[in-house]
Amino acid sequence: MSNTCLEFKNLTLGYHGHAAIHHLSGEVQRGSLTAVVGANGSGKSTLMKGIAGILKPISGTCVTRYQRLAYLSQQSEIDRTFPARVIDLVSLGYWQKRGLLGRLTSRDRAGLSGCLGAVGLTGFEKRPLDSLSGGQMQRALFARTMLQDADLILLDEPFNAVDARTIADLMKVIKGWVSEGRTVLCVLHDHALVREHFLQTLLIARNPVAWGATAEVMTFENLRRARSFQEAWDEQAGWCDENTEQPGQPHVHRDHLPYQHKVVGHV
Ligand SMILES: Nc1ncnc2c1ncn2[C@@H]1O[C@H](COP(=O)(O)OP(=O)(O)OP(=O)(O)O)[C@@H](O)[C@H]1O
Repeated sequence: MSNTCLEFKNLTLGYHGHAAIHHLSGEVQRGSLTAVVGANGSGKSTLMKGIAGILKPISGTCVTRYQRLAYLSQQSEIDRTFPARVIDLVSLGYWQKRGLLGRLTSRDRAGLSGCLGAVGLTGFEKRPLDSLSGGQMQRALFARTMLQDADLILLDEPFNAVDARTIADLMKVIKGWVSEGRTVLCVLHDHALVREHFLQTLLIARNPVAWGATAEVMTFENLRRARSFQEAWDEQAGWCDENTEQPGQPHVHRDHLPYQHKVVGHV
């Protein structure tokens, strides 16, 4: 069986004819832990949505080889005013297994309690979601993700507005997933956290700037390049039209060259 979980082939994703991720090629290995880093608007969430299949490619492909996917979007995209309790949110993790109206077995309930315990939310089962702090809500979302038992896990800025203790606890959960052989991609802004915990990093500024071992990617020069790509981007510029190109000939932009990522290490 191939050890590749995700394969991008000259992938372009975007909205209304504008590319938000451009010319991404490379592979993500099973059981790897990758940080996705870039400035605001550099295309990180767009990439997560493309991998999750929410956004279809404008061109190129994203080949996915996983059984089950768990996608934790940014908290800002989650409606917390919905009248639900922690237990209702977390048990949605069984959705793929039981369906929306399926009854939970006693084993499911034990699994649910175990996951709440693992994220430090024992006793929070009946708390309404709108009464939770940001960190508690994130813990509940991690418990739901745990129940999904996914082999590919996408986390979009899971540590926004979350304190150091919660980050440390949730990092342990992430590392546990990786030690179980699951593949994790995590969008992050905190470079220190990336350097400390993530062996692999993809640095993007709409087009990929660097991808590989974190120590080689998060260099001063690459971060400077990422900033200048981002600053040079013209929001009004149309995205390149693949149809005008010669087959097999990569096109050239004024601000970037197609980037080919080849080597991705293992965790
Ligand atoms: N639904 C949408 N319709 C149109 N443009 C969008 C849409 N979603 C995102 N964009 C644009 O795509 C670009 C990339 O956005 P994206 O959310 O992927 O960036 P990001 O790197 O995740 O940013 P942040 O760090 O701020 O979350 C931005 O210019 C954004 O305005």
